[in-house]
Amino acid sequence: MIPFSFDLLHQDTRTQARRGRIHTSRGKIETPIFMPVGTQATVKGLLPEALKEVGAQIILANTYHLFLRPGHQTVQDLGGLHRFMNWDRPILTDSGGFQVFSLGQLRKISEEGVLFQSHLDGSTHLLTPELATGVQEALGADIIMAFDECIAYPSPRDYVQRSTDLSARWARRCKEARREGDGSALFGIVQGGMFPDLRRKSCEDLLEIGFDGYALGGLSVGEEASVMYDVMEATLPHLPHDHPRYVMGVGTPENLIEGISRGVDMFDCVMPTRNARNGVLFTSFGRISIKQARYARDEQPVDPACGCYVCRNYSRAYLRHLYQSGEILASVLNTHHNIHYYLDLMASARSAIEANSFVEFKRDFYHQRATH
Ligand SMILES: Cc1cccc2c(=O)nc(N)[nH]c12
Ligand SMILES: [Zn+2]
Repeated sequence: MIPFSFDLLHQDTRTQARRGRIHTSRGKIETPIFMPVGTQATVKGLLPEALKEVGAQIILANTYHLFLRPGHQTVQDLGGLHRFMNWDRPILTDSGGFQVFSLGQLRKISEEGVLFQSHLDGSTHLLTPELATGVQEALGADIIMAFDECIAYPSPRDYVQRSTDLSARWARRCKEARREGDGSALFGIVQGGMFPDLRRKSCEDLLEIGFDGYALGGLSVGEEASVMYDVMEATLPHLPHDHPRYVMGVGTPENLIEGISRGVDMFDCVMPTRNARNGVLFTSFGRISIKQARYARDEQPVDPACGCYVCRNYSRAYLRHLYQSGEILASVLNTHHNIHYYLDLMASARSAIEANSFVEFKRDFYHQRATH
């Protein structure tokens, strides 16, 4: 069993961008990395083979959803999540807190945990740090997340302070609830809203407990991008350089480039998959909405600069036809291209950091968008 570890391979000399490598018992993860979201044990529309073809090194699954359906015990009894979904590379699971707030019928937050009603059948459940940890270990995830409250934005300072302190107590309970030697890693989640001093306090509290990696939570909750970047700048310097930094739920391609330049290693977001199903495709020159009439007879690929299977074999006209016709293949091909775009952007960023040319990479990234 290879224990979890992180190697900092190269620090850019002109920005905070860094090139790293995470070692897990199921394989290495080259950072900076984007993690496709596979909420219910599938990245919607993509076969595991397609995920590997586009370069996915790690995917996300979700405690809240899998706890409610099919149930973590069922998944464990069937050999765990990797066997269940035929994915033999690393999996990261979120702890469920965020999804209770965004999906479940929240009933009550207490020191003990969160009482909520299932969005599926209205059944009542109490999700605690201990249960959230146990569910993730039962699923067999390689990286598991502490149970936290993702604070809504905006929130009054005293609420942010009380909630952040509660999440720190919950984080300690998660670490204490850990099963010995199961080879997975536990990440703490920094809260603190948009208050730099509360963010710093949250970092200090989590560092005292000690985690394998540190996530920034409470972002991509409706704040302006400039506010998100300010919070990154106020928080990242207080996290150890020799541990991975993960910003949860972020973001657009621009957000990823800006996050990398501030020292972020890991990202996840439903943007490429959800937008694909709505016909919005990411390209090196910005986004295109494939349903627009202008593409009806356009025989070009989505992005002439993209080397993915979709761009090598299908025209915009065909993708527009599939979308307009409500065909299943529309979601499959659009998702394939969007995930390839995100992962290829990360691979290019990693190469630029290695070559100490991330500043030029970032400049070209924006230039391509401005001149199209
Ligand atoms: C998925 C996600 C997005 C955005 C924020 C958060 C957060 O604060 N905490 C958790 N556990 N997950 C989050
Ligand atoms: Zn493509």
